[in-house]
Amino acid sequence: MLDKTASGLVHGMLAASLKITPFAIMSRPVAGVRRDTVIITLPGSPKGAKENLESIIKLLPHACIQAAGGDSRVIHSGGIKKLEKEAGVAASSGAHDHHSHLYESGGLASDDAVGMTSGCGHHHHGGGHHAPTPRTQQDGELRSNDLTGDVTRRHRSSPYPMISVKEAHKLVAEKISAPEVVKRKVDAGLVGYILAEDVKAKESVPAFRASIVDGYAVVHTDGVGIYPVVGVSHAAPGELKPLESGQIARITTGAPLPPGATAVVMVEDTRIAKATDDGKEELEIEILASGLTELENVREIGSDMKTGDLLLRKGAEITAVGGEVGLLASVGAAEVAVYKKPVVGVLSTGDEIVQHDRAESLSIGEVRDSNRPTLLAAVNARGFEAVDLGIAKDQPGTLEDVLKDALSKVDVIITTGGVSMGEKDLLKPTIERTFNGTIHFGRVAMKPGKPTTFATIPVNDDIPKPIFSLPGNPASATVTFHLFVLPALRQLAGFIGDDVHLAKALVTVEQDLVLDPRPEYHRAAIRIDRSGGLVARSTGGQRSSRIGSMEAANALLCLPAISEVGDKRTRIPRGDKVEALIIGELKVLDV
Ligand SMILES: Nc1ncnc2c1ncn2[C@@H]1O[C@H](COP(=O)(O)OP(=O)(O)O)[C@@H](O)[C@H]1O
Ligand SMILES: [Mg+2]
Repeated sequence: MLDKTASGLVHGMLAASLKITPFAIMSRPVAGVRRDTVIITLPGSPKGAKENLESIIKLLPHACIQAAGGDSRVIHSGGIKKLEKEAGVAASSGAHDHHSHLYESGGLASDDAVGMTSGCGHHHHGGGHHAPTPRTQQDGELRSNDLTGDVTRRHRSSPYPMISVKEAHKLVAEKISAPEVVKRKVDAGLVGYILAEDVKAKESVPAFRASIVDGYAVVHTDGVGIYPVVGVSHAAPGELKPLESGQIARITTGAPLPPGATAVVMVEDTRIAKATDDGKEELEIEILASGLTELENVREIGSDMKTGDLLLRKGAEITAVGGEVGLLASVGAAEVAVYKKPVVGVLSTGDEIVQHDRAESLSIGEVRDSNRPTLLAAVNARGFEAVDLGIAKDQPGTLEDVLKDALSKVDVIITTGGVSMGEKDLLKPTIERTFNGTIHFGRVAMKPGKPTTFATIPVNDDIPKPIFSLPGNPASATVTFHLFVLPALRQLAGFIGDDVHLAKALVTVEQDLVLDPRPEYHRAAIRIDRSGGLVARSTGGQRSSRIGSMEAANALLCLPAISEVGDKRTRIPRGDKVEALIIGELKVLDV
């Protein structure tokens, strides 16, 4: 388009950007003149656009004057205003980089980090198409810092696109592999599994005609009158003498009816007519109940469950309530096919982190490991096997050894710490560069938990293993575990649809809650009030370092970002309702 290029302006912008990041070298700004208009392209990210424009803005009047055919010497003699007006300045922003919208504050640096790593300018996009979902690393780009390089050469802003919680959930759901099927014994250990097969009844329940009450087995057509007691049937296995019309047999609840009996009369509807001389045994009983129907007070064979009936469907959850275990047990199911539950490794990282129960007091800089006990507890309590992977120092070699070992032992790895922008934040580079893993996301627009990272690491011929690298701050680690890791574990365990995610409810907030620029997961204790509604009380200070904000928390209140609410509202007033994700048991409000 340009009649003349203005390479000097390009050099100016590049030089300024290079002071901020070495990746500026990959940038492709364009500047020049068409007719009498100066045209300059700026990166799409606000930060990058500002930095670029600042580097040349002082010279723009000069450029405009020249473009308009003026003499640059006029600048110094006061004619500039008039010429500026005549010249007109056009600056376009973002048109040369389709990724720019993905980078919140990355500026030129992060835009072009993508350009470089995706193959040095080979990336070609048609017609300004803006991809709605963030790019993942499928095209082999490495975004993480090269650990062999100097600290000064590292990213100064995260090269990972900031994505929404929803997008993050979608990526996790996509990248988690299909659940594996295993056989498990039907016993207490079956709780929490999802059935991988339809289970049919192999037997009928009850397997014999059984009495529902204590009383007398009769032939229902016999009617009222006095009858001889010819036998007794207890709830015990054994042969029974057949009953004929005109006879009755004493029977207890759950006991089999003698052959020939067609109903049972409750003991309350009878009277002793004749006993033995010693008074110990009944000889004759008067039946007072009239109009008996066939099978009255009798559970017919298969009336609860018939052989071949569908007992439980594939996909059914074996709950902690026990009903499903009971159902399987009732028809003699000894083993069922279920989806394997993932084994989860939990690793803390950080040179400063020490064993939580170490007796000596802390020296300066040391921090007790609260994340690992927290996450091991949460993983276990949700019914998954947890493997303690200990604490890894912030050294690439150490992290590599620990992760290598973990990959051979567990199905899912959870790490905490080392995912932000610090020079000791080694997780992302180690995952990408040492393990050839794919980082599906490295930043999520949420509070707490912004640096939450999800990746998969290839393992030999096996399916890639998921690794969740959660932020180090204790509240962030715990919130992001519930929000992202738990659904992933459930998906691996065969849960489907909405069952994968935390349950949601509308709750009334008890106090004003101040909104943040990011969507916030505010920790709260929710209770069932007298009218059956749910009320939420904040757990107090929500700083991400404060694990106390999780104490007694059973819900995460989903507070919208300020920008998401209308009317410039900055808080949710007390009494309003918000959505809450349930992470613990509901309690009744004691008032
Ligand atoms: N296991 C842990 N237990 C308690 N605090 C931790 C733990 N790991 C990290 N922290 C603290 O969390 C903060 C952030 O740690 P950092 O390693 O920078 O995490 P990230 O980069 O993932 O946000 C630091 O104050 C750190 O000491
Ligand atoms: Mg750390």
